[in-house]
Parts: sequence; structure tokens; C-alpha cells
Amino acid sequence: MRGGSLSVARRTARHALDLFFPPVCLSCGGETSRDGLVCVDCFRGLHALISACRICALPLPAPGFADSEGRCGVCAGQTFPWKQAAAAFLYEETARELLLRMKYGDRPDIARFFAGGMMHCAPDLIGRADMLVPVPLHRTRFWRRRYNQSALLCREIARARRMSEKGEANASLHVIPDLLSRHRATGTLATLTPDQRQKTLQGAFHVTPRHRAVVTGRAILLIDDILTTGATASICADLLLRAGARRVDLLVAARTVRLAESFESSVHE
Ligand SMILES: O=P(O)(O)OC[C@H]1O[C@H](OP(=O)(O)OP(=O)(O)O)[C@H](O)[C@@H]1O
Repeated sequence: MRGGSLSVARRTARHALDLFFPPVCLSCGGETSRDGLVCVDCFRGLHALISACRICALPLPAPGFADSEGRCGVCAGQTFPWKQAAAAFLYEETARELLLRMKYGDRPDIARFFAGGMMHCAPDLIGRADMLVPVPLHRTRFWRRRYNQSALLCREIARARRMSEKGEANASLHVIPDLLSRHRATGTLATLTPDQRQKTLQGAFHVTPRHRAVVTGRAILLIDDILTTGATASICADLLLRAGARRVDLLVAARTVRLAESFESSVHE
């Protein structure tokens, strides 16, 4: 009875708030039904990755185009530092707009939206992870941006999991935001070719010495906002394996299709 009247009070308060501060679309600022969502038009511009290669996370024309382990023709027979990868959306239209806002538009709140998509697309990867580790920013970029968008994605995924599995013993998922660190500042990769990305990133990351011990034998889910050539994720995953991780998987908010043809060479060089 008491719980019922409380939830009626909460609903009434929410309606009252909505009257004064109507919920707006995260992407275009237009009208939407609830806070933290996108409007119908922007929703149409979201391309969820339903069927994708389990290594490069690029879309497959149909599930039958993958081998028995879910790999596309390019990735089959190759070795990669991560065991499995997944992306929630294609880096196009609405997802691109939202990611740019989240990173460069001082909108850390958008991380919750992407975390929802990432949870939905990769419950298996999240379920088997001992810990979530974000791709780190160099401290100068962190000071400028004030947050690491990939660390926010980790935090939101862990939070959503805690809420959805309340009471279950294994519900807590560790997030170690500074397990990896970027000790050399690298410019933004956006304008670089795959080769340049690879060269720029060499030696830029390391496993933070005080966290080394927790890596041994663990299943680590590496989290980033965007996967393009795979250069960043490859270097990070490799470092984690060398530090003793049992396996590393990769989960990103969005997958770029442009430059994808260079993915394999970038990961292997
Ligand atoms: O798959 P890759 O080819 O490695 O590209 C993906 C990386 O590129 C971006 O990093 P960047 O260093 O450019 O970050 P910024 O947007 O904060 O400058 C992005 O945040 C990923 O970490």
C-alpha cells in the first residue's frame, strides 16, 4: 500500500516536472517521450549492428556469411589480440552525431544511452567479463574534456547491470578506469591513415604498474567509443594479454565502416 502510494507520488512528480521541463531528444533537442532517449526521426537514423563478424564487428550481409565461430571471411584464419568484439551501432547518422556530442560537446550524459545499446548487443561479453577496462585518454586531453568517454561507458554499463541483477551474487562488475594509461599524448586519429594510426600509437600506452597484479588470469572486457582500424584496441588488448590476462574481449559503442578495408593490416602490423 505504502509502496503503491509512493510510486503514484513519483509518477505525479515526474508529470509535473515534464510540464515545466519537457524531455528532449539527446541528438536534435526536439520533443521526445522520455529523458535520455532520441526522437522518432533520430531513432530512424540509428543503425544497430544486428548481425556482425565476431572479430572485426563489421556488419555481415546475413548470419550465414560467417564461419562456425562467427567470423567473416577476412577475419577467419587470422589471429587477433581479442577473442571477440562487438559494436552496438554503426558510426553513422544519429550514432555519429551523438558520439561527437558526447566527446566534444560536453555531454557526458549521453554515455548512458550508448551503454544501454552496448548491454543489449553483447550480453555474453559482459556476462563473462571479470572487469571492464576503458581505453584511456592522455591526461592533457582528460583535463580539457574533463572526462574519459570510454570510462563513462564502463561506469554506465556496470551501473545498469547492478540495477538489472539486484540481489544476484555476481551482479557487480569491476571497473578499473586507470588500469591502462596513455603516457604519451597522441593527436586525434580522425585524419590519419591506418599506417599513421599504428605508428602514432606505438608505445603510447602501458598497464599501470599498481594494477598489474589484478590482471593475471582475468577475463577483461576492453571498452572504447569507436572502432575504426582497430589500431588502438589492438595495442591495448595486446598489453593486457602480455600482463597476464586470460582473455580480452572488445566492446565499442559504434563501428566505423570507412577505413574498414585496412582493418586487418592495422591489427597485425
Ligand atoms: O580503431 P582506431 O583506428 O584505433 O580508431 C579508434 C580510436 O579513435 C578515436 O581515438 P582518438 O585518439 O582519435 O580520440 P579523440 O577523438 O579523443 O581525439 C576513438 O576514440 C578510438 O579510441
